[in-house]
Amino acid sequence: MIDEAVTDNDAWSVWPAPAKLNLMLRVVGRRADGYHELQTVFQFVDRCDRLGFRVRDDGEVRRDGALPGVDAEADLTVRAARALRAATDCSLGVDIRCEKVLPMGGGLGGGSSDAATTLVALNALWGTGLDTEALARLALPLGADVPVFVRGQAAWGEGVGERLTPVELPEPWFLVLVPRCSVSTQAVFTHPRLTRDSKPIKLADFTDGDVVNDCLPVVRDEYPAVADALDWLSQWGEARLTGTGACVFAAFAGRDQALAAWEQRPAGIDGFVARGCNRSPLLDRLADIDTQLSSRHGQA
Ligand SMILES: C[C@](O)(CO)[C@H](O)COP(=O)(O)OP(=O)(O)OC[C@H]1O[C@@H](n2ccc(N)nc2=O)[C@H](O)[C@@H]1O
Ligand SMILES: Nc1ncnc2c1ncn2[C@@H]1O[C@H](COP(=O)(O)OP(=O)(O)OP(=O)(O)O)[C@@H](O)[C@H]1O
Repeated sequence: MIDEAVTDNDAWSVWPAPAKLNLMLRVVGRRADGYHELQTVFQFVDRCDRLGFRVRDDGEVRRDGALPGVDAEADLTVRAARALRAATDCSLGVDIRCEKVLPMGGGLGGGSSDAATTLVALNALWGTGLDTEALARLALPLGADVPVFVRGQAAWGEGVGERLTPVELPEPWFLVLVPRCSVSTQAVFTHPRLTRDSKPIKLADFTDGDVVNDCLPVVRDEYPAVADALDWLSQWGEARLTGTGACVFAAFAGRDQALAAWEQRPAGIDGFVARGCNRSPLLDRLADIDTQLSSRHGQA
């Protein structure tokens, strides 16, 4: 968490970086480079990190404030800004603030979303003019989950998550529990007992109710806090793991029902209630900025 709150003003432009949920996840193969071929369904929720950007004239890319456990040079926002600068020969720089709301290592894709928001926001603020395809190409080397956040549409994902087909899904309310443990994505994908040869399914199988997450058995065995959260949540409906965890979630017909369940939580568990969104809040912010920029150009 940074010291100063991120607020929109003349100098700082503030953008959302939403979480994602994997509504199902099958591991259907392993590539020669060790990465795993997946089938997954991504949907966003309206719970977001908040990023602030202040354009600099001197070409420097700087993180403003600290992010515990993440050096500035390793920060995905800084790496994303540098990747965009290099790809476009842009001479501008930026100060970046991140107000962290999403837990790190929780399977909500917060770091990936921060990277995607940085690419999309700076492409607008720097005026580098890349289209979505070009931004998604820049996104993938930053992380397997970054392209879906750049595209900003709920999607059926294949490959390592880069082959994306937009989908329209119901948008329920979710209760998301955040067990107090961090799960390493790499540790799950290298676990000897991980199922790596699931039979591929079709989107229709998912909509008919096939919502298996192949990482679940391994994560349940290795992380008792995740198992406890799943067991408690199961009383309200189908309790699922997002990505490789640690977060788990269940869908509710309305906000009130999700909040009622949340109020009965056992002591010592974190979590939140959020709405599922097929369109990322990032795209709404981009539309606002595009309107502002075109009205400024219209006035000039
Ligand atoms: C599990 C998911 O969250 C599902 O959306 C993603 O596939 C993970 O995406 P991510 O966190 O952006 O993952 P990356 O940062 O690219 O990879 C972290 C590590 O997980 C392993 N990894 C990741 C994705 C994948 N399809 N196969 C893998 O084997 C690799 O060892 C990699 O070193
Ligand atoms: N801006 C950032 N925010 C969060 N994590 C970052 C950031 N930059 C780098 N990282 C690193 O990325 C790791 C993964 O963070 P992230 O929040 O995306 O995990 P996750 O929710 O488990 O994601 P996934 O579902 O993609 O596995 C963190 O543990 C951290 O070391």
